[in-house]
Amino acid sequence: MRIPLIAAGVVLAAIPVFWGDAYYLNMLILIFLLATMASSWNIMGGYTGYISLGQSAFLGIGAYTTAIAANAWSISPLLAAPLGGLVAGALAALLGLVTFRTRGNAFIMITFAMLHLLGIVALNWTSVTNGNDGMILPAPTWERNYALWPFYYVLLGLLALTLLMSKTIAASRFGLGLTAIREDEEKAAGIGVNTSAAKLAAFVASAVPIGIAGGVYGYYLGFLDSRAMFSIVTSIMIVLAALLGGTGTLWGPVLGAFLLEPFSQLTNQLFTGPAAGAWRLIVFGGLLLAVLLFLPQGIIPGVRQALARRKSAAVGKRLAPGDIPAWLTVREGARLEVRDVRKSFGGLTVLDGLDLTVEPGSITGLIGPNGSGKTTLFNLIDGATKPDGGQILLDGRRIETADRWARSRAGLGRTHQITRLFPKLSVLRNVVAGSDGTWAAPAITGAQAARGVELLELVGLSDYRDLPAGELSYGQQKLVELIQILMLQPRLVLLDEPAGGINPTQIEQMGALIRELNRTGTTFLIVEHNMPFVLGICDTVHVLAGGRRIASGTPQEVRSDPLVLDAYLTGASQ
Ligand SMILES: Nc1ncnc2c1ncn2[C@@H]1O[C@H](COP(=O)(O)OP(=O)(O)OP(=O)(O)O)[C@@H](O)[C@H]1O
Repeated sequence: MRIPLIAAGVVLAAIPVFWGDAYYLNMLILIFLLATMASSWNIMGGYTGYISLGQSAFLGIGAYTTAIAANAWSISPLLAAPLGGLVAGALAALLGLVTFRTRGNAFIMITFAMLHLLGIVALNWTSVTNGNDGMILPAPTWERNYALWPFYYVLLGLLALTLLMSKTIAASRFGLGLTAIREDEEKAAGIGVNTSAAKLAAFVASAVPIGIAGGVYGYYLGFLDSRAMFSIVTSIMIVLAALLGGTGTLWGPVLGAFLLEPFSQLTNQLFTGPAAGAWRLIVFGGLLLAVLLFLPQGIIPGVRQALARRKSAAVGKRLAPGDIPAWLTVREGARLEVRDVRKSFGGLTVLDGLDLTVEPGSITGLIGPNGSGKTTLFNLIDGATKPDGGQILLDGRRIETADRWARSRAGLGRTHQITRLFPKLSVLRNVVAGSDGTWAAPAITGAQAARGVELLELVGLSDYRDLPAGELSYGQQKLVELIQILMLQPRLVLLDEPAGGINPTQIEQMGALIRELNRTGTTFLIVEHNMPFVLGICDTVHVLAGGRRIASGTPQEVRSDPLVLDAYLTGASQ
């Protein structure tokens, strides 16, 4: 990849010198601009899965900031452009704080509204922006013959830096966290990814290069018109370029920009007069729909998929739990206390003043008839849902209002009744997605990844490390979800039906793994309907019914408790 890249760089750098046709230089300048914007958008829209329809607002903000600063301080707009990037980044941070409570369509609408709102502000804040009359930037001071060169090289350099940033993010644990958010945000938080901070950083990273580009673009135009600078068509083109080439890939947005910009120039020539803007909106809006419907993956992922030889489905491999790695040894398992916890859904009371304790170093079972609130309790403990009342304490510290990722970082791990992996990410990426380490650390190389591979070897799945997790068998996915949370070295693991839906050999393997991990210190709380499994593995069992704990004791005690037999076991055997 390196040689073609250097060759492309040399060719692009040589174009103004050897082939200075102004029409094509202008075209390339606009392609670099669109590619920079689409690559920046891709960090938020592609990696993180948050589609912003207002990204061109950062272009406008960058352009106006640059123009105001250049005029006020009589400096070159090229020097002022980084300030445009800073202001765009600050605005993104502010907006992120407000908008990240929303997702999907609501996020799209809010970013669209932001664009519209900023356009109105730019138009009406005449004392600063000159409103309808627009703003004039200082004229370039260099030789007319080379008028386009600085814009060409600055935007080419900015594109190269944006791609470098995008590549660095994709290869880092930060980028891995972003793709985990895209696949399943709740789950990402559940394995310790600080989703709020990651999304905020991604939004800022996706705004700064566009802000700088806005400053350069404003200088290139020489004149700022608020309607053009805060245009929805530009936002649509940004999204379209990324989608066309392939979102979430490094080169997709660049390819999209190279295809789309010439087409955009063509429409500029075709549509003139007062209705030109409306026609362009119709054409690009229609194109966006067409790409979403007929080429949702984009060109690069589509070609990659066609070229990839389909690997045969992973077949089951015998789990061989050997020695648990020394780094997983827990000095002291965690203690969990649930005090007077209450939870209702509408009129349905699911937990009605529940008290229970999970002793450190124990394997504690939680059983009860269907619908007795076991999964709801797990959701309250790991922070997926908030209780209506009561307290949850981990090692004596109240956690019932803590952020989900913070609970995970405090030593709490949880698997789900229906396995929740990031199906499109590789098995190894799934395993290391929540591991400890700085954002800058590499995603799938380095110490954490080595630990991930070690755990995959432990459960006999290292051959499948590069396969999308969604292609594993259900039992294998359950094992991957368990080792995924082990990466955080949890001191308390909540397992929701670990033996559900998997074959007897895998149940045996799962049991062996739980016992081994418990022997090295980890506390377990297990919800399970498979009675021989749960009664065979647990030292203490709590029984829920009617929103309360009706019994607790050793498996033998619980098995012969008339209340339990009445509420659960007899019911289950009918
Ligand atoms: N988000 C929700 N909204 C409304 N009702 C809910 C919600 N989550 C759970 N419930 C209801 O709460 C009750 C308890 O559900 P929960 O899944 O906690 O039970 P469970 O003991 O885990 O059941 P199972 O053994 O079948 O998995 C059920 O009646 C369920 O329909």
